[in-house]
Amino acid sequence: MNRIEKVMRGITEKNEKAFIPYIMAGDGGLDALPQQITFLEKAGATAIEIGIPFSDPVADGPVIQAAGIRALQEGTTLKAVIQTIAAVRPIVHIPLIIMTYMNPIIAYGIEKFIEDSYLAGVDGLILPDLPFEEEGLIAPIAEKSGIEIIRLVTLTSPLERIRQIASKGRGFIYAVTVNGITGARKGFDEQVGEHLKRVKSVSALPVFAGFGISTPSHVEEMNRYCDGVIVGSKIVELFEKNDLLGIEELVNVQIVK
Ligand SMILES: O=P(O)(O)OC[C@@H](O)[C@@H](O)c1c[nH]c2ccccc12
Repeated sequence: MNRIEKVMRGITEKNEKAFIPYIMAGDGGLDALPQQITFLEKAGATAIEIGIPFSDPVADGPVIQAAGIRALQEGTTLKAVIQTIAAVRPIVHIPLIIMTYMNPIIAYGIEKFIEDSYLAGVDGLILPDLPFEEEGLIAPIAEKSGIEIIRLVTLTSPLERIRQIASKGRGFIYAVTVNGITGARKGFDEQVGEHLKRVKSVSALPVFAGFGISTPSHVEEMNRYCDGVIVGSKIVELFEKNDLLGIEELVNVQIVK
C-alpha cells in the first residue's frame, strides 16, 4: 500500500489531525535537505511536501519565490532533488510528496520522471498548474507506479466540480483556503469554514487546508473544519532563520487537541 494511503487510514480511524510542512528543496543548499526532512519527521510531521525550485512559480508568494531563487542559485535541479530523496528515503518513514510546476517535469520527460521518482521512494505529487482536464498527461502513469496525485480544490470551485475532483482523488484533498498566492496572512475569509465543510461533505478522502496558515491559532481554527493543514511560507521562513523551536511548536499544535 502507498505510504500516503496508510497514513491517511490512521488519520481517519484515530480521528487525528495531519500537519504537512512544505520545504523548498535546495534552500540552504541541497545538502541541508536530508537534515530538514529528518528534523520534520522527528518533530511530528505527517508527511512532507518538497518543493522544486522553478523560475516562474505562478502560485507562489514572496517568501517561497525568494526561497526558490536561493535554491536555484545553489544550482538545485529536479534530478539532484530526486537523488537526494533516494539517499534519505531509507531512514525516513513518513510520505514524501514532490510539489512542482509541470514545466520541469516535461523538460525531464514525464515517464522518466515518474520512473526515477518511484525508484527514489516518492509517494505523491502536487502539481498546481496541471488542470483537472489535462491530468491524463501524467496521472495514469503516476498512479500505475503507486505515486498518488494530490488534487487541489479552491474557494471558487463549484461544488459539482469539487465532487468530481474528489471522486478521482487519491490520498487526500488539498483545499486551498485563499484566492491568491501562497504566503502568511492575518486572517481568512469568513466563508472558509463553510467551504471546508462543503469539501468534506463530498469527499471520501481526508481534506487538508493550505495557503496562508502561519500561526498555531490558524492551525487550530482550520483543524475545526477539516482533517489537517499544510504550512509552507512560515516553515520556509523559520528554517531560514534557523528557528527550529518555532517549527516544533507549529507542528505540534495538532497534539494539543
Ligand atoms: O505558503 P503557504 O501560504 O503556507 O501555502 C502552502 C504552500 O506553501 C505549499 O503547499 C505550496 C507551495 N507552493 C505552492 C504552489 C501551489 C500550491 C501549493 C503550494
